[in-house]
Amino acid sequence: MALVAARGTLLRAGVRLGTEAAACGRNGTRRSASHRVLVEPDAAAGIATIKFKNPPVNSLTLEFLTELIICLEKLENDKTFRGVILTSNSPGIFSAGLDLREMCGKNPAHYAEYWRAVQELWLKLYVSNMILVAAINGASPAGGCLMSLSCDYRVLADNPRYKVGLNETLLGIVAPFWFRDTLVNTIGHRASERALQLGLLFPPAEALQVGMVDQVVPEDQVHSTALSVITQWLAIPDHARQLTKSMMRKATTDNLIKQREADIQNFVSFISRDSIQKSLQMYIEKLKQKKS
Ligand SMILES: CC/C=C\C/C=C\C/C=C\CCC/C=C/C(=O)SCCNC(=O)CCNC(=O)[C@H](O)C(C)(C)COP(=O)(O)OP(=O)(O)OC[C@H]1O[C@@H](n2cnc3c(N)ncnc32)[C@H](O)[C@@H]1OP(=O)(O)O
Repeated sequence: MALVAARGTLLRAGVRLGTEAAACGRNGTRRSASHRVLVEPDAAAGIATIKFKNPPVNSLTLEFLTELIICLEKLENDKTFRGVILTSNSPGIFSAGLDLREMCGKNPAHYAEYWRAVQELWLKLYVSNMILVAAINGASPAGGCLMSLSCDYRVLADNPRYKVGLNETLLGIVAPFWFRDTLVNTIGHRASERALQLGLLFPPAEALQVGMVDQVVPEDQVHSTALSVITQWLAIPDHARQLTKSMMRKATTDNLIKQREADIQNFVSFISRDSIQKSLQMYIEKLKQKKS
C-alpha cells in the first residue's frame, strides 16, 4: 500500500517509472536514474552503488524519498544484487536529513503523506535483505544520519566538517521512538540518551569512538573501503546472514509497523503546532543568515 502511495507521488511529480526502472536494471554498465537517485550497478559483483543527487544538500524531499524507496524495492526484488553502497553524488554533503520545507507551512494531509514516506524509507533500509553499507562522504545530520544508521556498516570520510548525529533537539523538534531505537541499537542506551538530548553532531574521531560509524578513512578511500567491506560480507551465506539480521532488527521495525498510523497522527499534530512551526522557521532563517 505504501508503495502504491509512493508511486502516486512519483507520478504526480512527473517522474517516468519506465526510466526509473531502467536505471535500476541489471546491466553491468554505468547508468543513471532519471532524477535524484543515481544507480551504478555492478552485476558481476552483485553490488550496486546508489548516489544521492538532490541538490543543494540531498535533503529528503518527498520526491527524493519516493525515488529512493522505489529504487531500493527494485534492487531488493532483483536477485542480481546482494549488496548496496549508499553515498552522495556531491562530496561534502551526504544528506541534510528531512527537508525542512516539507515540514513547514504545509497542510496536515501533506505532513501525513510525507511522514509515511519517511517511515517507508526507514523500513525498507532497516530490514533490507541486501547488505547495505553507507559511504558517508559528507555532513550527515538527523534524517541523513538515520539513513546511515539503518545500514549494516558505516564508513565515514575523515574530514572535521563531516559531522554525523541526530540533532533534532537543536531544531526544537523530537526524534521519534524509531529514530531513538535505531540509535540505541547502534551505540547503546546511555550514549544515545546523551546524544539525543543534546542533539550532538559528532566529528569523525568522536563518531568512531561512540560507535556512530564503524570506520573513518581518508576521503578518497571511502568508496573503496565500502566496497571491500561489502565484499567481506558477501562471503557469508545469504540465508544465514539475512535470518540473523532479521533476528536482530525485526522487533524494532515491528514496533513501528504495529503503530504506524498512530505515529503518523502523532507527527502531524506535533509538527502542526504553532510553536514547532515557529522553531522550524527560525532554524531555516538561521541557515539563510549563516550565508550572509
Ligand atoms: C514524545 C514525542 C513527541 C512527538 C514526536 C512526534 C513526532 C516527531 C516530530 C518530528 C521529527 C522530525 C525528525 C526530523 C529529522 C530531520 O532530519 S530534520 C532536518 C535536520 N537537518 C539539519 O539540521 C541540517 C541543516 N542544514 C545544515 O546544517 C547545512 O545546510 C549543511 C551542513 C547540511 C550544509 O551546509 P552548507 O553546505 O553550508 O549549505 P547551506 O547551509 O548554505 O544550505 C544550502 C541550502 O540548503 C538549505 N537546506 C539545508 N538543510 C536543509 C534541510 N534539511 N531541508 C531543506 N533545506 C535545507 C539551506 O536552507 C540553503 O538554502 P538556501 O538559503 O540556499 O535557499
